[in-house]
Amino acid sequence: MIVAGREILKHAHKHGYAVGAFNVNNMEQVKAIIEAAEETKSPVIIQASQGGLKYAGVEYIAAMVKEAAKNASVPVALHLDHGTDFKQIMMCIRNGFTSVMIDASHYELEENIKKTRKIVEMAHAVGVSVEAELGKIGGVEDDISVDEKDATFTDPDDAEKFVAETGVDSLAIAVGTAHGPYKGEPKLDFERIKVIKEKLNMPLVLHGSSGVPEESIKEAVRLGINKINIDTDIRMAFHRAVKEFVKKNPDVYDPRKILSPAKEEMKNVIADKMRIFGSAGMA
Ligand SMILES: O=C(COP(=O)(O)O)N(O)CCCOP(=O)(O)O
Ligand SMILES: [Zn+2]
Repeated sequence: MIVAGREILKHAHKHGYAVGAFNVNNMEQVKAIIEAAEETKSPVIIQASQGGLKYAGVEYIAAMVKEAAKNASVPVALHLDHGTDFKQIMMCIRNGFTSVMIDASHYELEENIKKTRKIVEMAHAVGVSVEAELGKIGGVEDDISVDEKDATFTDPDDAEKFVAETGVDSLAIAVGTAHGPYKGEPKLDFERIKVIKEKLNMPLVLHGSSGVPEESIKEAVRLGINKINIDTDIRMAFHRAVKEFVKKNPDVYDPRKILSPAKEEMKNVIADKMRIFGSAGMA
């Protein structure tokens, strides 16, 4: 069943585990996520970035995810990832998204607070949860690009002020991860996660989590991360499976035959993440 994002994240915060937030752009990704969640009995957040909505259309993404959630035996939230455009955020809420991110992290603190507070007031009025970001998460993906040197870690005191003045339901923090594939091994600032969690005592979000070593993910969850964003690892699973299938079956042109193994490969990757995050069995 489809639920508000805060319902899923409050449970994760209370019980000390993390929920995977997986990006979708097409039907196969939606199916892979729901099947993995059912298989591992895990709550799950299905999310689309503005780039994903541009590609598929907000109505298509909402319809696919709501249909999948309607028949699922686990709680599912539908989330806008990295919302920066007011109209886009409103269109998502109008289409039944149960959670939205307002990413105003490129602005100075006061401007970020102002923009975030406006979305919180409107989203909360209709029961939709809000995630915001403080500090700059590095890396490059379609719609996001923050040069590594501009990536700035979240300041715990700023975070306390930010949450008190905005009322957000969850906060994405910059602690050493970056979007997209890593060149070297990412080093997370665990002490910073610990201090922010102690100060805020609320659900915290880790972006740029693909490619982070399992032990680092588990330590981040132990210290208080409750939502973990994964996109690149699913893209790579899709790419691996399609490449292998087409190599072995160069003359097969039926999308059903080409995409089925890709859906399976994505499902297996996602189910493994759910076990590592500790959400397996929590639904
Ligand atoms: O944190 C993540 C994913 O991180 P990852 O790259 O480590 O999977 N995200 O918010 C996904 C961002 C996807 O944006 P776009 O569709 O514009 O490329
Ligand atoms: Zn992100």
